[in-house]
Amino acid sequence: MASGTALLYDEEMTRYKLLWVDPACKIEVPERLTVSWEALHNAGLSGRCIPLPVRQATEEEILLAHSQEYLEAVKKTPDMSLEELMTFTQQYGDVYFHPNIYHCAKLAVGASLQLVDAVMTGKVRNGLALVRPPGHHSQRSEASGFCVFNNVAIAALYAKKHFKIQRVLIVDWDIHHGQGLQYCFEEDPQVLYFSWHRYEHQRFWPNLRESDFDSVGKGMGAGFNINLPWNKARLMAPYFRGLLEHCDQKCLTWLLASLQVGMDSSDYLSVFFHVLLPVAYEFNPELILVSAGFDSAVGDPEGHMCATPEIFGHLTHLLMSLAGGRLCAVLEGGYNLTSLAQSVCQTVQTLLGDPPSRISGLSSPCESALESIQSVRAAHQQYWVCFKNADVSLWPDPGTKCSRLEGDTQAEEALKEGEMREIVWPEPPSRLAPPIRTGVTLPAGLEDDVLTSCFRVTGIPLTPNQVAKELWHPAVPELKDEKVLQSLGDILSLLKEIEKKEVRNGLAVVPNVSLAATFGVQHALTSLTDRVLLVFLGNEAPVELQEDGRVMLIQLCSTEPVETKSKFYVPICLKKSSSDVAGFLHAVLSLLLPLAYGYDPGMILAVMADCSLVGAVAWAQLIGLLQSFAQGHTLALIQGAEKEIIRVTAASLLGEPASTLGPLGPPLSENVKAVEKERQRLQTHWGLLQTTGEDHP
Ligand SMILES: COCC(O)(O)CCCCCNCCCN
Ligand SMILES: [Zn+2]
Repeated sequence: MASGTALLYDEEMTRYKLLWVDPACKIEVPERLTVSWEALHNAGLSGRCIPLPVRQATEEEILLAHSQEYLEAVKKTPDMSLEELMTFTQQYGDVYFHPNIYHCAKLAVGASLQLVDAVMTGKVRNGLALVRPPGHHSQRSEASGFCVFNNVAIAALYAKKHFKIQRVLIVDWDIHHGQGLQYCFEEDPQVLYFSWHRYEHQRFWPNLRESDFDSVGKGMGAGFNINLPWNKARLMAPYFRGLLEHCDQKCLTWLLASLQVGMDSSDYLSVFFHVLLPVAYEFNPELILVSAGFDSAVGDPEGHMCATPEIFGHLTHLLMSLAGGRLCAVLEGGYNLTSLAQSVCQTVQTLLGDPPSRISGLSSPCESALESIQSVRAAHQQYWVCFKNADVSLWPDPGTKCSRLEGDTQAEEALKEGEMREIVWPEPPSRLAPPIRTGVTLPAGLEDDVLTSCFRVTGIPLTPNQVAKELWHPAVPELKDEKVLQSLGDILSLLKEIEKKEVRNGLAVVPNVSLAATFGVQHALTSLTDRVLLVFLGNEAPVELQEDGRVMLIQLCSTEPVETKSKFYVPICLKKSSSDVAGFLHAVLSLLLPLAYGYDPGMILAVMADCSLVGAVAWAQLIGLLQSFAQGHTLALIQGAEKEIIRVTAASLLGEPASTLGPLGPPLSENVKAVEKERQRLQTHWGLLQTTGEDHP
């Protein structure tokens, strides 16, 4: 299994810049790369990566995505005078040329291809290419939006050609629509292009009608192009023109807050849960390319978004469960040098396997994000079975021009200037990983290569009275059983190792998993955290829940659903769950993840009581995804010594990407209905469950 994170950077790519005055291009500066590189160095992250040499792309490689005439034209730019460069630039939009930009553009493509080679040959697991000029706007015969060659488009075509892969997922989280990628792959069913972008009903650059959600791809490529437009229209400045002249800094701040076009982490995560991840799992990609633009982070002069840099640690983590972890991230935009550097570090730290930081204060997606989510799911319902039963009574049909009042640019500029002065955000919390990743307590005889890389923990001897005291109720007869008592001692010592920050996560094989779960929850609440998420696969409810919110129980079972009003008890009853992998995944993506992010637990207990409920691979996927939470503090409890389950659980806790679920059939509709029913019940309490706007027809 490949391991290691590649980092590609060459300071040669800092040696071009804007040589004349052009307000549209002044933000694309060489310092974007130097601050990112320095931040990775200062955080000790570049030293943990595998440095790969950058190379120049060959003409043949560039011609994979660009025309000969365009290449010939760009080849002439190194010998051009300043005037000739300015004239040459005029034919394109929002881009500039420089005598050295052709050289750098070849290095940017070459770096991306080096990364694809290293990942596809298993030299590394994943990686990031820190490049400029960026790529996702450039087209077959046209430079655009600071881009000369389309790095990620060429990388996808190269991967298909040289590694014979047939399913590449491109995730473009840059705040601008990568129209160059859309045009390149809109008829290609082998490349699924997903982009979210500021759109504001076509008022935002590049102002294209085809950037809207109804561009789903063409011909054979129908369904393989997913546009998620952000339309939170800026309240029009004219209303505030009068105010602007008289308001002081304080009121300007208030005013700006009310003008937020900015999406936040709740919006981003909702799109992952309810749009991108369901399709991505169904598509079952062999490789993930990320057009990693960080102008979608807070503070960016282009994006004006509110999501703080740690969100990229989560977005990256959520993608790492796909394609066997084969993920190549290539830098696109990002113009606030502080948030860019922080976002790059968050991304690399997750690629290296460090636990994502806890994200508190998540709420529900904003109304306009919900509209976009619903519109995209409706537009793609016919192409993806994961949306089959989605509630998608289509909202305003695409292209309706909302009552757009022309922005008053002078006032908007004033606001923008003011806005940029105001934005500050907290440093991302540190993500220290304990020295040992996975502790295990196993019955003897369960030797296995994976388990040897775990740290064996010896249990703490416990008397029945000690346990009864901990469980706050009289000793139950089971405690007479020596094995049960010993397993509780095992759990106690694992939790203590986690509490001492010696160990990140743990695995225990136990004879009585319900008692073990109860004991684990109680101990975690007394010494580790005030919120425990218990994910329980099995039919008997393990713990009686107090409604105080200190435990959230998500129980996957196969028997009839129990009626409950509790917002902390979520019974998910799936029929034939071991064969209905798609149904299980639907439950995980549209219920479990939104709940867990909303709940923000300090500890996760993942309990496999009944190995027949889901297969080993689905369970491993779940264990991988659960490590998004609680700084990776997961305690997995397994009943019975199902060797395969134990091995895949340990591998996943060790950070091995779970193997892919393979092509998914349609989920059992009765399972989708059961999940939808729970989602509807809970979505007012837990906003990340929402997929549609309120009270629309
Ligand atoms: C792959 O390039 C990365 C990018 O998407 O960030 C490029 C954005 C070009 C934005 C052009 N309009 C600038 C208007 C000035 N306010
Ligand atoms: Zn951008």
